[in-house]
Amino acid sequence: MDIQVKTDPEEISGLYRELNLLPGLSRADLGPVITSQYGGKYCNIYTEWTQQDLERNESIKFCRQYVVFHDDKSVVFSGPSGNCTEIKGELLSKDSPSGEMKAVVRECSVKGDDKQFLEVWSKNIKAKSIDLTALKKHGKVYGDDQLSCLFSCLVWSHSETHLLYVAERKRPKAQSFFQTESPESIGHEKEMDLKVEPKEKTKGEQFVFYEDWGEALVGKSCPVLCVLDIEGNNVSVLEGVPEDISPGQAFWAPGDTGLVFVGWRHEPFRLGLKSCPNRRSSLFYVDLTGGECEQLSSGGSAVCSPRLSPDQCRIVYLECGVFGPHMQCSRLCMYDWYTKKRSVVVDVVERPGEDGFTGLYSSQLSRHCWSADSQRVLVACPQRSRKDLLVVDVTTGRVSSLTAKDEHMSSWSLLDVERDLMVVCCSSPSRPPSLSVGFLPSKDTQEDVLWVPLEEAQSQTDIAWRVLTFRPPADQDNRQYPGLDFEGLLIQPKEVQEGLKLPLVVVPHGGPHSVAVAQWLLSPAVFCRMGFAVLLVNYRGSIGFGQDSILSLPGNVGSQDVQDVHFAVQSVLQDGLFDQQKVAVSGGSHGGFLACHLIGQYQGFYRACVAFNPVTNLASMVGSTDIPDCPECLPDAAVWEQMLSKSPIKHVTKVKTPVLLLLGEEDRRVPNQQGLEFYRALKALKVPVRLLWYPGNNHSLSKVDAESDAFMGVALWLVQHLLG
Ligand SMILES: CC(=O)N[C@@H](C)C(=O)N[C@@H](C)C(=O)O
Repeated sequence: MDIQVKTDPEEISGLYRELNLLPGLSRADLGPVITSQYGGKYCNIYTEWTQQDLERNESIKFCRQYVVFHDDKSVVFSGPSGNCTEIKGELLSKDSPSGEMKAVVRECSVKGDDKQFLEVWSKNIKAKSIDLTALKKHGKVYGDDQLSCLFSCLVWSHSETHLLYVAERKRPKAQSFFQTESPESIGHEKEMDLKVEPKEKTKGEQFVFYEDWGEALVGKSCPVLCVLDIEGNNVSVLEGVPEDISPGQAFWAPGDTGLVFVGWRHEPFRLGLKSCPNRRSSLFYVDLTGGECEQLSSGGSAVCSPRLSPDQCRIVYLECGVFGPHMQCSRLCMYDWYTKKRSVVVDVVERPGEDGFTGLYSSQLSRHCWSADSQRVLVACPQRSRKDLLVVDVTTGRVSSLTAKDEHMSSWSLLDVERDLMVVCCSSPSRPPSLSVGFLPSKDTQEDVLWVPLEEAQSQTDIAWRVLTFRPPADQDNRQYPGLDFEGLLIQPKEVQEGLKLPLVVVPHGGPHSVAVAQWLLSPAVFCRMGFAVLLVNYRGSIGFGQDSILSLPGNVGSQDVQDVHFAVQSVLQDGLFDQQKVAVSGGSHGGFLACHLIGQYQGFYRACVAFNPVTNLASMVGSTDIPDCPECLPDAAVWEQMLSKSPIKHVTKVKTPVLLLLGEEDRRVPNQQGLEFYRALKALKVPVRLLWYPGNNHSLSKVDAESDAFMGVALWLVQHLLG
């Protein structure tokens, strides 16, 4: 019997449009507690959401406020306190700790010139608007994009008199040896108050190459810490940070005596930071009076997300190994501000034990993560194929879950916590993101959190999903790391006509040290509504399953991960619910590497293949990616031979499956030459291949027109080759 998959492009784009309307939550900030004249307590929650406006071809940001009445232990009443407002031009914004003021870094165009302003709002007045561009103290301010966890910040001092942010270092004006300066231009510069001293103009430096921090951080090369003295209207660029360090994630030390920050080392050269929290970095303190800089954490590791406790006595931060897998199991470490002692609160979990805790896998703690008593820390992170909200007792190191009993088996993120009131976002493959609040139970109780939703979750009742566990067959067990299992998420239409066998789209994730958690995922949801089943595979090497699983993969890419994905597919097909003749594979980056491998190693099994910015030849990629992680990166024929032998291009002559390639013109992570190399090989072999090329897009192919076009391109490719 033929299946009733939706094949009409208009109907498919209609489904995409419908589900694409569901916004994502990007931020929630709890305001201070206010006591009303009748003694009732309440606080405001400021939230920011993102949504794609397909008509305007723009990703938009809007805010909505909520109010929560409570008695310090439970929520009495909560709800929205107004409608949504679109936010435009705000690069960063932050309320002061007392809630009295708000700081905004705004980008706008003045008489055709792009400018950045630092604004301070007080009550209903814009009290300051400082033209940072005109001041010329530094380059562009680092913004709060998806990579905010890396460098950027906008932080009020405890005294609320100063603001801290990160910007690109001002570069000296470069000049050619052959450029003669006319007296008029010198006069003009003076007039424009450019304040460029002759000695600042360096000759012969015009075309010097500046390393940057790679994919999605293009042009971000030398960040500097900047401080605005609000009263004095004075911006200063902080001295004292070592020259060979890029500072970020900064905050004010207790008593505002100095700044604490993460510093990433430049030597021997900068490597891409996005998705790579394993870059050598340490925690530093720079004293604001003497300018002295002190290293607080060990020198041989990678750290991130330092967070000061409410009693201002301790800092927790995440730490992991340098080099090796890009994402690993982290340690939760603590630095005591007064004794200057460092300790490990939660160590790396090699193999999960009886309690089910699989370790911490996070490159970003929530901005606030401490309990009010400064005794516990909240961490949201993958635990196998779910993102769980964990609470860690910093004295005992004991870890427990606040969300393990969730009947929907959703994935949870912590957006803010203040005086034990938590704001969380939860979602699952059948529930789009929704916002809830709840109080963290006190330390010695076993009580469960009572979560109160702030918005009704719009469940997609026609989508069913489950987590499957796979145990590799004996001949595919890893000798060094034996007995590891892995998982998959199977998402499918809830109602299936009797006797109907669904087509199956297999999706291995990228990374490879990443994970597909049971959260809201737009494309699988639309595919499901179209009538496809989708299998997301967390092969061995995925994060969330223990450090051993991660370590089992390096050296075995192209075999262990490929076999795991294929084994998962065969196991799922055994149930007889899916059509064996209608199986497709789709993946991006390392997921694209796996897709291209699978069609070569299992000739003809997969009837359609989709690869977004795939890695196709490790040997040719090593010289062009922003993450050439091999220690010295010097030519070595034996290493290149190994890389080639583990690459999909090695198997390309066996490929019969039609391939759709989607490439970003500006991808620094997996340069598009990788996809082009595969494309040309397939063309030469006369295998059907189509290439979609997205100018202005990097590795994530996330510009609105690219993402929507890519979705339609993939959907129609699957329809053509699975159902045609
Ligand atoms: C570390 C990293 O970025 N690796 C790429 C090859 C990759 O697979 N990226 C994943 C995370 C992606 O989905 O982009």
